[in-house]
Amino acid sequence: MNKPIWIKHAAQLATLASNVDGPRSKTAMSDLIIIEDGSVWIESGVIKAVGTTDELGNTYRNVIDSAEIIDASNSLVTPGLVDPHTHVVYGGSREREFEMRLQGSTYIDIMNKGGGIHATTNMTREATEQELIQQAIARLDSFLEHGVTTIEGKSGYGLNLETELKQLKVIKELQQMHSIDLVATFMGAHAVPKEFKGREEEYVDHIIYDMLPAIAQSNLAQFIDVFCEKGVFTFEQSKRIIEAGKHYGLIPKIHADEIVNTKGAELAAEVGAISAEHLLKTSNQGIKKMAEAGTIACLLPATALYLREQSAQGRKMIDHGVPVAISTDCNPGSSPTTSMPLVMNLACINMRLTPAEALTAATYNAACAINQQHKVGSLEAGKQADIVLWKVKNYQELQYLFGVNHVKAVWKKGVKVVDR
Ligand SMILES: N=CN[C@@H](CCC(=O)O)C(=O)O
Ligand SMILES: [Zn+2]
Repeated sequence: MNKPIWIKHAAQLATLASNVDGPRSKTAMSDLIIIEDGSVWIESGVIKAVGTTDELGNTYRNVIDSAEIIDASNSLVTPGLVDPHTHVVYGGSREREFEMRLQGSTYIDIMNKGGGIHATTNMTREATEQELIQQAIARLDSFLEHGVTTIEGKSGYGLNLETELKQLKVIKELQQMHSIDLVATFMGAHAVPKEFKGREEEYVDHIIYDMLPAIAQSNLAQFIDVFCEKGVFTFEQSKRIIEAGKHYGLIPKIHADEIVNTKGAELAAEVGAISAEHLLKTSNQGIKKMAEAGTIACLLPATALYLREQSAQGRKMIDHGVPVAISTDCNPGSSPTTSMPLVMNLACINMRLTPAEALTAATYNAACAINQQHKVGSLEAGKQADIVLWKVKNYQELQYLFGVNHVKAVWKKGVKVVDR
């Protein structure tokens, strides 16, 4: 059996401990439940106790000699970060489109001309499972280096049953091969594939009647997501797909109001989605509906930055009672980053979240957005020992010294997986 681990003398141990089951909203997002001179006792990959160094020193005094001791003096300790929205499994890359957008093309122009999601779909269809795994592992390694220990991953670059299943199978294999935990989302409704051009309703039927039963039977996905957007899937089409997904036991998420307001936030609230994503163009009414329904706003400030768009109204959403989570949106087109620390910085700078709110949005609320809050997202007895030791002395400094990777060490299920 592995030795117990005692992390002690943390300048700040941000526990994010919660006595509520669901996501945090309003002022609860600011309360990190910090322990100064904090410490954590870990056994067999699980957190056994959290408290001050004195308290745990006393509790475990008879077995301290058997433990590996980590001195976290002058450092911040937090839960492992959680990224609740990624498109991490894909073939190829699209750096030429980055250049094109800087020269004036828009994201939707490029997509309508066969680039964007369609280009990645071609490259993902052509790639073997092994190639997809190799490319995704490099991204997962980078996530881990940036303090991320759990992520969501979507299909959606197959747009036919065979390749959608291939992507989901790769996600399952990555879960077995890599220290990062992954949860999977079926997103066959990411775009209408070129072979269905002009026959959009037929593709919607194909998703509902052919793909969904097979996806459900494969047991490879927990969530369903739809790109509800002008020129992609309409409000009505998105609703049909989501309702069908719910029928098969998948939990809905919606890419909503990213480029144009199509009442995606209202739809997310109406269908009981666990989260709505992007929300750059969401109206006050959409915010109100999400607050009433308790829909988590999964905001992606790196995507807004990369597309040179105004960020979502994170500040307003929190003030109006919407629980907010944040994510990289890691994908080859609109946000090819794996840096959740950068996303936290941008959440502060461009959406006016406070440093504490940004940390809640990247840990506990992010875990809620993928229904993993019972296992991860906070430092509490009984949870997985997914822990980050940062080279900063408090949570404000983590957001203040921006654009830098402050990770010093990461433990996943009690095993040190990063040491910098
Ligand atoms: N907006 C839709 N889907 C992705 C982008 C996918 C791509 O461009 O390949 C997103 O969430 O940003
Ligand atoms: Zn996305």
